[in-house]
Amino acid sequence: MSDVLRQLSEVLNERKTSANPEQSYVALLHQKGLNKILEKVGEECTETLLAAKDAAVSGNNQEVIYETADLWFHSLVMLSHLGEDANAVVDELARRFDLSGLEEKAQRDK
Ligand SMILES: N=c1c2ncn([C@@H]3O[C@H](COP(=O)(O)OP(=O)(O)OP(=O)(O)O)[C@@H](O)[C@H]3O)c2ncn1[C@@H]1O[C@H](COP(=O)(O)O)[C@@H](O)[C@H]1O
Repeated sequence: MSDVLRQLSEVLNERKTSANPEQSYVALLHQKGLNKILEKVGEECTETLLAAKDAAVSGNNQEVIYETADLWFHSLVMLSHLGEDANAVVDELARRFDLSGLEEKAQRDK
């Protein structure tokens, strides 16, 4: 896992277990609960899609990178709320190495 994801996962875990919601955005999200976190994930997903459409027209990817970071961040908060972290997702992606997406789909459709 990248150092950034590892460090962020550690911070998110610390914020979930011991931070003050008045001083931490992540702790506040956990306090508000899963529905609020999922609302943010959905919101950031939509903002990412719209930024991608804009980037395709303007040729400027800065906004879509910014929105994707928001989406990844809120997805990691969601995983943390459920007791998982980025490591589980990285492990799943690693498991898929050398497995063609088309082959995997064909196996699924059998
Ligand atoms: N990477 C992030 C990160 N990315 C985005 N955000 C926050 O996510 C929110 C995004 O919400 P929106 O774009 O919808 O903006 P908004 O209008 O403020 O939100 P709403 O009022 O609409 O709910 C903003 O408040 C951003 O600051 C983040 N907040 C925290 N982190 C990381 O998490 C760590 C812990 O943060 P705290 O818990 O706040 O200390 C930080 O040190 C960072 O490393």
